[in-house]
Amino acid sequence: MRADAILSLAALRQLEQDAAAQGLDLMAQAARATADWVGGHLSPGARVLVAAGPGNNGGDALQAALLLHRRGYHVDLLLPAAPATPATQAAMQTLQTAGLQPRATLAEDAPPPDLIIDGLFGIGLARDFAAPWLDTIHQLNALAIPVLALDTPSGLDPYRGTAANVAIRASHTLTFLSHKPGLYMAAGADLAGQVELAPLDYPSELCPSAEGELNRPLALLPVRANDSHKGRFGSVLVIGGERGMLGAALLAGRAAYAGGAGKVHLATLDDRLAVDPAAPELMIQPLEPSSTLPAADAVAIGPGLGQGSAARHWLGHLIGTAQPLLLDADALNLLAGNSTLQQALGRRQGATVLTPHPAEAARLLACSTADVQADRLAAARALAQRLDSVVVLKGAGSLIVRPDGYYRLNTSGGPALAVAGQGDVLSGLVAALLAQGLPVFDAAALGVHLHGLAGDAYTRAEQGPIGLTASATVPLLSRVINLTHTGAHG
Ligand SMILES: NC(=O)C1=CN([C@@H]2O[C@H](COP(=O)(O)OP(=O)(O)OC[C@H]3O[C@@H](n4cnc5c(N)ncnc54)[C@H](OP(=O)(O)O)[C@@H]3O)[C@@H](O)[C@H]2O)[C@@H](O)CC1
Ligand SMILES: Nc1ncnc2c1ncn2[C@@H]1O[C@H](COP(=O)(O)OP(=O)(O)O)[C@@H](O)[C@H]1O
Ligand SMILES: [K+]
Repeated sequence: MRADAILSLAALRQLEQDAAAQGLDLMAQAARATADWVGGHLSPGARVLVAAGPGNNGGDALQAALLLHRRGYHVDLLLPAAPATPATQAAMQTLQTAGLQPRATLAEDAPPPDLIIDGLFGIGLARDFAAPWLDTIHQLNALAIPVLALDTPSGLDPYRGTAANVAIRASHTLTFLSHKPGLYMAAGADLAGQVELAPLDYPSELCPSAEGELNRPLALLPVRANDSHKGRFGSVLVIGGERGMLGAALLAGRAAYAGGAGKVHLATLDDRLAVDPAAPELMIQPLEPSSTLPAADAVAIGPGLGQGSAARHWLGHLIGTAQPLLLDADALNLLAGNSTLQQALGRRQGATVLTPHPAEAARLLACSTADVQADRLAAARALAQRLDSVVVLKGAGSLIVRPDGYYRLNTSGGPALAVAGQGDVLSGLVAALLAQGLPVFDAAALGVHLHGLAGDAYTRAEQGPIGLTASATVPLLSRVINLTHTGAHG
């Protein structure tokens, strides 16, 4: 299996069963990986508090506790409830034989540990917490000590990224067998800390097919020949820029140049700007009912578009063409209220990518933003299938989803990007990659990845995420593209 693959929960459960049927002890492997992780971070003699739950997540933790005890760590055991699975019960008996006695509650006078291992609950979490778990998790979080969560922070749904009524806040998560999307998105982006995968060993014929993968695209743009000219790199047309929202179209246009497009045209509903003084290479024309649109290899419609009748007209027109097309912002809002446009989009021949943020996705799905965030993958898949388009559901842990449901989960970027205009920048960048001939899923995935890298570059350079503007992101895009742009000669 590819290292970045994501197995569905059902596939993971099946793999667990098939491995058990072959006599493989995956729990012992998970425990060894845990003890090895601790060995890589703390020396023997360090104090480790191992918190174990009633199920197999607790089993992982208890077996790891035994290994750590044998390797010379000072292990304290917290076991708020009796072990419920045979593996967990067996592990507890062995620990007691080795002289380790568990406590049901945290001792107030206990010396503070160097590390907490959270083996309370994993993929079997089934409901909100009541006593004693509620208090235990609050108390563990209050210790403010580094936490290694096993498989997932207890209380976090590792597939949806939603938290129960309380959840462990981990500094690190060691997840088993396969990556899990909820560790990177929604609440998971803050609860899981640094995530590492322990893939564990099992025969390759047991490996189920992946439902998606982490979005870590290799360089996909060809290296540019010395004998290049602008016609090789495609032209982008951005449509938007209603009165008061011209900036959105300008940002998309500038980002399209930063993304490597050879030529960028803007057709704007506000006719008052003939030139962008900060980017005079943008070719700007007003959009009138009789306008002939400039030829383009990819079109982005939506940034600052508004929802008037002219906007609706041009959206309908473009959906009827076969050009690679990106719909963002008000193009998505217009689509949400218009089933004729939606049906036309479903029948479209050309490549289409939609880039909704959660509120725009909610309008398209006629549900609430909270509903979208409660199951981001299901929402993005429903849209991609219904509208036969690649969908980028933006926000922490952006999802790039194909109509058949396969997805990439983005892990770059962060709160530096949570500022007005970043969606416009992303639109222009993805349009530039489409115009350079990348297939639509690759263009969307690479654009999201690079946009995130630009945010990360800012956060590193400024030692924090505050203050990045959308326009200041544009030059960072060129830098990260040139850094990753090492593909074959084209
Ligand atoms: N997949 C694999 O191949 C591998 C899996 N491995 C490990 O196993 C983990 C999955 O183990 P698991 O299935 O036993 O589930 P787990 O997360 O321990 O919880 C279930 C227990 O919790 C209980 N319970 C649930 N919610 C509750 C609540 N709110 N409040 C209170 N109780 C609650 C539930 O009881 P019930 O709902 O029946 O009352 C049950 O007793 C997985 O994350 C990984 O760490 C590894 O060994 C490597 C191989
Ligand atoms: N916390 C975050 N982590 C990662 N990416 C983020 C975060 N917040 C915002 N972004 C990214 O920034 C962009 C914001 O887009 P959008 O909400 O459409 O902004 P606007 O409408 O102001 O242009 C998206 O690409 C989104 O994924
Ligand atoms: K856990």
